[in-house]
Amino acid sequence: MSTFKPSDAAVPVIDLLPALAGGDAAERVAAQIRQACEDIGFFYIANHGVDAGVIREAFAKNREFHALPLDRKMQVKRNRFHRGYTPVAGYTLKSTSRFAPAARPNQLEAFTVRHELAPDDPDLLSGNPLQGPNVWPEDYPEFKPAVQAYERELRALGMRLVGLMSRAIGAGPDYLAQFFHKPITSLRMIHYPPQPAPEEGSFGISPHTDLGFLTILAQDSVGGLEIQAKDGQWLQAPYREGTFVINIGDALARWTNDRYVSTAHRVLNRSPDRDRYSIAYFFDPSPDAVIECFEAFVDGRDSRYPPIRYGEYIAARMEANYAG
Ligand SMILES: O=C(O)CCC(=O)C(=O)O
Ligand SMILES: [Fe+2]
Repeated sequence: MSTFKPSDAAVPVIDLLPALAGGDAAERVAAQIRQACEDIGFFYIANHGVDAGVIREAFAKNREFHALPLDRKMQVKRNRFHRGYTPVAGYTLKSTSRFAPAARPNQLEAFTVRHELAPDDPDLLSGNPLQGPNVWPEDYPEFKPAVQAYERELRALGMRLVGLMSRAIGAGPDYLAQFFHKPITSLRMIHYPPQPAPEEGSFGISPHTDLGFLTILAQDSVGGLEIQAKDGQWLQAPYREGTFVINIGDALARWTNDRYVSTAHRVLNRSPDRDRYSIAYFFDPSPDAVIECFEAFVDGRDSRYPPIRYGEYIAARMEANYAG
């Protein structure tokens, strides 16, 4: 049963339930996704099929993990493969496609888990900085299974969205799957302490665009996510029960020759006393996927971007964003 009415808000709510039937019903859902990707680059999904208990449990673990003493969290501090714990103010965004380096470090702490590869996987041995082992808190054994259960569900949802995105670009349901047989993923369990009186230029996360294909975000009811409309205005993307927020990243914008927009966003937890928790899942193509503007989006115009392998693209973008 769909519990969501069509929304006339700037960020639409798209009900995925009809897509399960496939065929024309799925095409109609894909058309809504296409519209949202062209207009604002953000949408909510409802009836997404992810078990509510798994989401609740992941949020409980997010809260518990960040409540551990700092020295315990620092035992799993981020390794050179961008996995593990980053403390509050642990990094400042350096460069994104659109913004000058941020004035102040992000007022968030996060624990990151990425896709795992078999020890003999050639991609693991390739030296790509995103391929490597995860780290887990050893003295907090309940954490790992809850995070992994959430990740499994989100990975399945990511693949469903790849099918719908494939229809949205007019290529039929299966076309994009070939680029996702070994998706590069990143799951970030984020905690934003309250900033009721932020210093000028201080954010939970500074304005940025995401780098990859799709981001699937679960947020709590504290709020504070803002997105930048095409006219430059910042709009709230409030919590909506039972939904995820989806946004497209720079790689999908590039793939569509910038027809789909990779929209800037930021977070500021203005609450006087409530901590904000969110879980962001970045679902991106395989390292060997060649990102070359889709025919249909070149459409007689010049393609703005040369083809690039996703693994190389993302490593270079990560380097530029987080260097220093
Ligand atoms: O926590 C949020 O609401 C957004 C996080 C985000 O934009 C990111 O991690 O890229
Ligand atoms: Fe983001």
